[in-house]
Amino acid sequence: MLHTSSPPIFYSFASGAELVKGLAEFILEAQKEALGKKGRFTVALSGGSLPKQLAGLIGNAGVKWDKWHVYYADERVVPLDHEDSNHKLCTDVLFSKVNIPKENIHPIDTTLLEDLEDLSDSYEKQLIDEFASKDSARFPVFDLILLGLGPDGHTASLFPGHELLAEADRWVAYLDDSPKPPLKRITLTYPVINHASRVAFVATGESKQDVLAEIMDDPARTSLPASRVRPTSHGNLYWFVDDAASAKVKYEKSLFKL
Ligand SMILES: O=C(O)[C@H](O)[C@@H](O)[C@H](O)[C@H](O)COP(=O)(O)O
Repeated sequence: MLHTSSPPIFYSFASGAELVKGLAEFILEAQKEALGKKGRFTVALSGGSLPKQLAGLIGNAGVKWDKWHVYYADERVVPLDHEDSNHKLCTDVLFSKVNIPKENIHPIDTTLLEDLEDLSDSYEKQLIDEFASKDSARFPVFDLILLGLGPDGHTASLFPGHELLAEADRWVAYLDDSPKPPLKRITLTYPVINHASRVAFVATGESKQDVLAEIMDDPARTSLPASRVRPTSHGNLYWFVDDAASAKVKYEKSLFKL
């Protein structure tokens, strides 16, 4: 199929504080568009440093937390109070500081930690409950998916060379051989990520320089997992990075304005 998505929009910020502010404004714009269309805002979050980059939403009166429906782009298969849990991380740095109804946050079902297939099926079922009755599309259409970038080019729990990169059917998949601990994880698949209305990567720091330059400047040759995030024609891809991460990138930087 001919791929007709728009080119990625690449924002590089001089400081972490500017990035946090710009990202919050961008998220508010995505929220506004989603609420205007359907009165709810569906978001998938990642772990790593990403939840901290959402600090600009805390205390921000524009955020309609009661309209947010939050899922995880990937999750480690651990109890929700475990140090490795992305849900715990997001709760500690964000949800505990804002007025989001608990039922609007969708963690994994920890009664199923021993059976990865049941666990990922049950997460997929949560997505079906959220999306299937509203969208006739084959895949859910998140309003916004926020992703991190590993120094190895992984994103969500889609790792270089892993068989899950070829998953074309399932919405949620599991792995028990993650190259980065912990071994057991579930992840949204490419078809889901690429059907979102907006996908935004957030990447900061020097350790991302080489991988970011490869993804942005050599898209035809790279096969890194993050480079395979290419929203379909109705979606857009954004990069929010700092100047330390983008130092080697030649791709055109957009001026941040909404
Ligand atoms: O599940 C994981 O092992 C991490 O959460 C990982 O996927 C992380 O999100 C990226 O490596 C980006 O990390 P930083 O945002 O901290 O650079």
